[in-house]
Amino acid sequence: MSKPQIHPNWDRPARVMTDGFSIEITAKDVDSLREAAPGIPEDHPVAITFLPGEDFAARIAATRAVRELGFEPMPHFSARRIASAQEFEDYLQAVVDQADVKRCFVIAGDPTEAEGPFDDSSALIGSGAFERAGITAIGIGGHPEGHPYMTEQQCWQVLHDKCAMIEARGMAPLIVTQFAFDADRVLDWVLELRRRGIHDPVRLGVPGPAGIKTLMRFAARCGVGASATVLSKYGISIGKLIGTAGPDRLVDAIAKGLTPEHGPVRLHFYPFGGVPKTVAWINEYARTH
Ligand SMILES: NC(=O)C1=CN([C@@H]2O[C@H](COP(=O)(O)OP(=O)(O)OC[C@H]3O[C@@H](n4cnc5c(N)ncnc54)[C@H](O)[C@@H]3O)[C@@H](O)[C@H]2O)C=CC1
Ligand SMILES: Nc1nc(=O)c2c([nH]1)NC[C@@H]1CN(c3ccc(C(=O)N[C@@H](CCC(=O)O)C(=O)O)cc3)CN21
Repeated sequence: MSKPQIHPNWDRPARVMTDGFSIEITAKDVDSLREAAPGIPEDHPVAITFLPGEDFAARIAATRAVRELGFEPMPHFSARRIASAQEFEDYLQAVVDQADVKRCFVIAGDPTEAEGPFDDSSALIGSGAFERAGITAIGIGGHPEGHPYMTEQQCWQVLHDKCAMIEARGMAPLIVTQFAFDADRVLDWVLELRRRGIHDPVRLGVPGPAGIKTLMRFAARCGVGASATVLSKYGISIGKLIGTAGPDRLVDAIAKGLTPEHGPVRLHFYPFGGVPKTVAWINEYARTH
């Protein structure tokens, strides 16, 4: 059985590190996605987050907009934030029916207790709902900086089990990592992943250009390392926390550090400073590299 396609360009080596990128939007970002759309090549994956305070109608509308603009929608499903099996399957069916969704991304989510019957990502995958709905690829989270509630060994085991489970259900696994500021940390993690026999495609999470205060706020909220040493590698000086910072050095370091041993790798952008700014940055990077 041939593996379902993850991305039209995935088999072709990237000419520049940003080639074949994906990006994510929140349900509130439809207008800014529309504004940025001319700068995003067709078919590129656009993920739609599953945040508290959004409603399903807004998430569905955003997913529909991604498809209508010519991109590949990838809605997120946050296991711990889903109230019931009915709610899960209704949302899944709606995005399949209305936006021809083929790929989904599953993540536990930050609540310390599940709001419904799904305690973790595996519970969503194991329900069988995705393949029944015709989904061909499932994204899962990778955590190069570890997890607050799991040992390193457990992290690898969980990742391995989720990939195996997705594949056993006839779908293609894709790993999307938490954003990070430290290229070495992330590249070492990918090598370890390969050493452990996981050869599925990986998208490395990269923050888009944003105000430094905004970046720090998201780092704190998401448990992402932002020590003075790491920030200085990224190009942020601890003595000067005003202004904005882009991922130029991070992406350069990833591009420079990647080897054939890292296997298939692309970037995934978290546009904390807005979708148009991130897309402009990506196009400028591609133009100058
Ligand atoms: N704040 C931080 O430092 C970080 C937090 N996380 C959180 O961990 C979650 C991991 O998601 P997946 O990779 O999809 O894991 P997963 O859904 O495959 O779950 C793996 C294991 O971790 C447990 N777990 C997951 N989220 C938890 C939470 N919020 N509190 C207590 N235990 C939890 C699950 O019950 C399960 O045993 C993310 O949704 C994120 O909320 C992950 C990395 C860093
Ligand atoms: N552990 C963890 N939890 C998350 O929720 C999470 C991650 N990691 N990693 C990155 C993604 C991206 N996420 C987000 C979350 C919020 C907005 C956002 O735009 N929120 C507000 C603005 C809040 C602010 O600026 O502080 C909004 O208007 O919705 C965007 C991406 C959440 N994500």
